[in-house]
Amino acid sequence: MQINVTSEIGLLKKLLVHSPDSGIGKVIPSKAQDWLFEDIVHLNTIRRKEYDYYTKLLLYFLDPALIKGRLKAIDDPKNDYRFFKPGSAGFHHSKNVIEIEVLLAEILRNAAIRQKLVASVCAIENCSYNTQEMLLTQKPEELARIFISGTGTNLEMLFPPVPNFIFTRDIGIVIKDHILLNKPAKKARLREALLMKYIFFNHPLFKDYRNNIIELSDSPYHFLLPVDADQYNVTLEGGDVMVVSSQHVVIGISERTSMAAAHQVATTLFKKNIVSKVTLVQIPQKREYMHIDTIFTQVKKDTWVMLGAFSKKQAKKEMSDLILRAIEDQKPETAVSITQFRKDNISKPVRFASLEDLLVDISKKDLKVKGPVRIIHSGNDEFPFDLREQWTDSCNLLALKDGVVVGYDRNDKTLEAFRKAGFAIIDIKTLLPQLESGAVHPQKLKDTFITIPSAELSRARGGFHCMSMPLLRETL
Ligand SMILES: NC(=[NH2+])NCCC[C@H](N)C(=O)O
Repeated sequence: MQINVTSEIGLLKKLLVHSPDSGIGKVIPSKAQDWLFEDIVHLNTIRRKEYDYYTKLLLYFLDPALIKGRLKAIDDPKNDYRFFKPGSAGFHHSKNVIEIEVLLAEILRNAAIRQKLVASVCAIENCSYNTQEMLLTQKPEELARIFISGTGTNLEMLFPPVPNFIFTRDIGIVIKDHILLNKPAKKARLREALLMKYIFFNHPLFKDYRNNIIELSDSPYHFLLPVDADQYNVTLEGGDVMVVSSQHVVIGISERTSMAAAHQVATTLFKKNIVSKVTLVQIPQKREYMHIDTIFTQVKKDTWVMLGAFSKKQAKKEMSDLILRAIEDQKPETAVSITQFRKDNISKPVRFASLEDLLVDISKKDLKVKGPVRIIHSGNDEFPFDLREQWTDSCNLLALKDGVVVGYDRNDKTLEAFRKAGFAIIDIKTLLPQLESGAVHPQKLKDTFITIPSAELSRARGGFHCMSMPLLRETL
């Protein structure tokens, strides 16, 4: 299998996903925040009425042979939605829309890996010796299910679920033909990173890339640092890493990704000659902007979506008051600091005054866009819709190809802004029958925003950019 990602928007060919598992249905109110969910969600709705649409859309684009002509049977309740259930015989088993749970079960067939993983999971989850022994007797598929859902064979809760596993973006990231492993900042995501590490190092799919795995190390004497010494701790999550061109990686420094980690990644990327340009984007450490991909993503070579608060303040018409404008520019909640390094001239970094300047620069310099670069704003840049819609992931879009993105249906004003910018908005329920009948061909779609229902998904605080770990995109 080939892995290669050199842009955010090249035709998507392979990705890793994880569909909502039963663990999501076990989150209780008092734990929701610790487990990084904003609320408890209804499992059946998040699956059948939301996430399954995403799976179907991905398959029509990336693996049509598995779905085209079969939609009716797949959707027939008589078939118990087995097509979407990783452990079941009727599962789609796509080689392009790859389910992590399946890969996990596959590596667990090996006894040595099974032992190591059981011991490691039990260590981080504080399991009793008896539980550990019991886990060792489980079949690979069942063990994979238990590792992810936290629930044992008799429905007993053995350890917490990992409800954020659907956000595969954050647990590893492909940079060209390299894999960068993550070091989660939040305890709730530790098990995810552990499982992913074992998959990348052991699954035959990645065997040609074993020497291309980048693991971050803790800073020396990290164990002597006070627990809140954030800037020295090495933590990194994939939502903060964007491969914007074959030579340029953007790294966020955020609530989740530390300065020390960003520094380590930049150094490694230069040392291994992977890219020649790295930009560090430091954003405020706030829950609402946990990763940089919550405030901007790329839509097309010449089009981006972003939260207006991080945009060029000077351009805002309501800022004609000079004093107000100056104050606005200094606001700590939207202050960004952007530093760009070139491998051949590290001592002379370039600074950007605003995020918008950086995005325009990427489009023009890295992607050779000749005409104007369009920035579409969350909530059409109207207060308070800009903030409300950013919270529900208006800026977190996944590009299936240059100009065709998928996002939530609930961000009305953002959708209006896309419409004004010349994009067609089509909801998945309208699109699916057209894809099925052949009236619409995925490769022919242009400048389109595909919407998917999101009432439950958005409570988990991530969009489709977070719900994807691209492994292969066509080179632009
Ligand atoms: N790349 C992203 N923006 N991921 C969003 C992750 C959301 C998840 N609930 C968390 O807080 O970790």
